Amino acid sequence: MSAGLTARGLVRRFGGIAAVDGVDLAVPPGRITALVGPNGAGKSTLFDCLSGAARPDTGRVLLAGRDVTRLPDHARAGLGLTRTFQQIAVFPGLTVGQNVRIGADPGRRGTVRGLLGLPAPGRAASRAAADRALRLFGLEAVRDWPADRLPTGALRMLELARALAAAPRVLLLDEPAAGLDLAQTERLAAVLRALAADGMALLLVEHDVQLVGALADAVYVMADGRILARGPTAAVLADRRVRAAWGGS
Ligand SMILES: Nc1ncnc2c1ncn2[C@@H]1O[C@H](COP(=O)(O)OP(=O)(O)OP(=O)(O)O)[C@@H](O)[C@H]1O
Repeated sequence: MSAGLTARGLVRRFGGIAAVDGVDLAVPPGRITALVGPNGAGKSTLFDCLSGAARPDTGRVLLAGRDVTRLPDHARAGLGLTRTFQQIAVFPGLTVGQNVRIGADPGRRGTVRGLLGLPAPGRAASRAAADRALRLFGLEAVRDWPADRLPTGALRMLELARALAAAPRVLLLDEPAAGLDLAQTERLAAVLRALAADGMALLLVEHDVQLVGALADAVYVMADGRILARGPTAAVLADRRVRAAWGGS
């Protein structure tokens, strides 16, 4: 049984277009894996298939060796899979702290655990997870602010903190550095490295080639729905063909 997240032969079509066209991918624990490629390559659609927001037409998604292909996103979340989105969405009437607590809320995560007979994490554990996430992303000073008053970079940090508060085993990050300044990007990189060192499986879609080079252990390059290249980061990024297809900044 393989830990982390695995995709086998995923296909997702929109009309005549195969946005994801036979993708095999492994997101192992303790590693940072990057998914790169030009606009329209199919990265977000692949993320949707992995997270459960979309069903693949064919292929399978395995979470810690278990077939979750037919489980919806909230059920996969209950099994330890969390994702963030390119478009940041916060609950506007709530504070920063309340938004992060929602990520840690056992009520939102308990359903599948309950079905499987696993104990739901207690409120105290959830609060501790939320506090830790706020601290990691430097949001303690603004925890009582209305979330919708945060500037873009801090909003992105909030979304990451909320994802982390769910204590996922697998974390999918869709352009996590978009809108971050240099200091925030460095903070993000340090947190992601620490999470991987702690055993989490991380997959990120990222356009910033320098960040991918500094952060990722392995890279998948996607174009026209297919995986064009894969392998250790240095080898993949050194491939001129890859850089040309990627168009990364
Ligand atoms: N809901 C949809 N209906 C029809 N076509 C779609 C839909 N979602 C995506 N597509 C098409 O699928 C292809 C892949 O899109 P996708 O958004 O997954 O790419 P991407 O690599 O994430 O791009 P970007 O980097 O711009 O976010 C594109 O041709 C897109 O137009």
